[in-house]
Amino acid sequence: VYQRFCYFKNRSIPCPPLPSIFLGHLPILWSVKSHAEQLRQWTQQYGSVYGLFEGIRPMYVTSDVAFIEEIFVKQFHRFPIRRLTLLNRSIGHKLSNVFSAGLLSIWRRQRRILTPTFTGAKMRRLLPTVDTCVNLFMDKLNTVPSGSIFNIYELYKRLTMDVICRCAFGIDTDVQNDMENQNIYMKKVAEMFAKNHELTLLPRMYRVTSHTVFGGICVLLFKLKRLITTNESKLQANVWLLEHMNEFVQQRFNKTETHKPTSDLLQLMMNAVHSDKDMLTPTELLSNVFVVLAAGFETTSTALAYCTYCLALHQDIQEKLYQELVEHWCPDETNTYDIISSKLTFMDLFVREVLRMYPPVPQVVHRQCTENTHVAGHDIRKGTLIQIDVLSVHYDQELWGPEPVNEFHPERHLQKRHPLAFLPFGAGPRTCIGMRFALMEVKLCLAQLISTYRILPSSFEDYKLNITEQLSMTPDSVCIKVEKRITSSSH
Ligand code: HEM
Repeated sequence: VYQRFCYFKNRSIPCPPLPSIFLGHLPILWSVKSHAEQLRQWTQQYGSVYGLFEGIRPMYVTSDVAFIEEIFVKQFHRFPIRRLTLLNRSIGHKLSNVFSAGLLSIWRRQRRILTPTFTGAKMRRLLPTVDTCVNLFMDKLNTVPSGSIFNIYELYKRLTMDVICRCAFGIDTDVQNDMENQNIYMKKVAEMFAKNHELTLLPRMYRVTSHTVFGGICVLLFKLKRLITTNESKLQANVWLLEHMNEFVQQRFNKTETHKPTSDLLQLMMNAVHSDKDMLTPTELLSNVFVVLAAGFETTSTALAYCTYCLALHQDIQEKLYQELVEHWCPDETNTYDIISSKLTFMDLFVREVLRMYPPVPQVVHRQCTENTHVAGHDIRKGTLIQIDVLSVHYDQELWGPEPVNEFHPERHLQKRHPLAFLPFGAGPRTCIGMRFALMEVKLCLAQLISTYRILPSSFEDYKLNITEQLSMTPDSVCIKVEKRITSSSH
């Protein structure tokens, strides 16, 4: 154990003082309000490459773009996986999905099969469905009395849930009208994000001991607990969802034999399953359906929430976006996808700047080493974790200057930057597969919102967000006022 704790010392890499011999630095990371902010603070103290311990397992934390490029791109084959959680290890490789796949061969096959589902052409086909949901969202907004303060983040959560349910599974959950959260899927997904199950006792024990025999014991205990939990409502939300998705996928398989196939992500995935000679097994398909639901919900609603906060805070930028929409936006046209992806250039800069300042899921950007190697002069052992300190990269003055990095300045994205300087969707071959989909949804919603309303802050003094981090970095609320714009067509 002592030798283990000398890992960074032997390599002359700085390391914050250890609070616990058994848990390593985890007690600090588990107790802080924001994991990402803590890493950033340590970076300011210890530099762009430093070490932490998860239990006795060494974890590099880096914000050095050359180091990141080496791991995420150039030596990807030696760092192809993320850390396996207790749930993922317990359900095993058979149920792994493109997000959790812990074997390079499984991930590569799944990613190859799923990639065609997310091309520009497929997004174009899904756009009308997203549009239907955005129109419902606009109807909801229309019922808010002019000038009253309300939390728009709540409406965004319903919108993104609606979008993901319709686009992924073709089901209308009526979730945008369900203000009491009666919808069971909404309830379970909200529960999944409200409580980070990875922070409950057994997953914590597993994280500390994952690469020792005790890790295996945690897996056994988890399976045992699952077996003796007969009460459905007591099931962890993610386990519940996974089991219920199964029924849903099964129904669709049966339906496809008798009905004309629908155009949604599930169908696109099912087509991919049928057409590929390597195939996704039905359980893998199920697991990927689940991951699309989980990955597409909170990330996108949070991105929209941060965008709205920035709109309220920067009235001049909002006006510029509005002028761009006056020039290019015509929501009734059939080429909406082309307008969104190529005409709304300032909107693109705006969204990028929001995601630079507020990356929704920085913790996810990490890799595990699967083969001893050298990276930028450091020798890295198999099993070691590499966590990217995304906030330090995004707020690095050298990478993002000359304008001060704490200022909101969309035009900074006009300048060519280091390819690894912008990481809200991760980097390299294992970058976010749903990026195109998320950006389409965010931009479509913002275009409708800004062209109809002026967004105002709840108060012009001290208008700040309270951000905390469980699985993602989320604001408690985004309180705004809206004022209908007077346009020639509204007279
Ligand atoms: C603004 C919204 C979103 C953000 C900020 C975001 C961010 C991320 C990040 C940081 C990663 C890890 C990448 C890496 O490790 O290099 C990731 C992976 C992933 N995301 Fe997203 N995401 C968003 C929306 C979506 C949506 C809408 C979907 C699905 C429809 C999705 C599906 C996935 C999947 C499947 C992976 C795993 C990819 C792999 O391991 O091959 N994401 N996302």
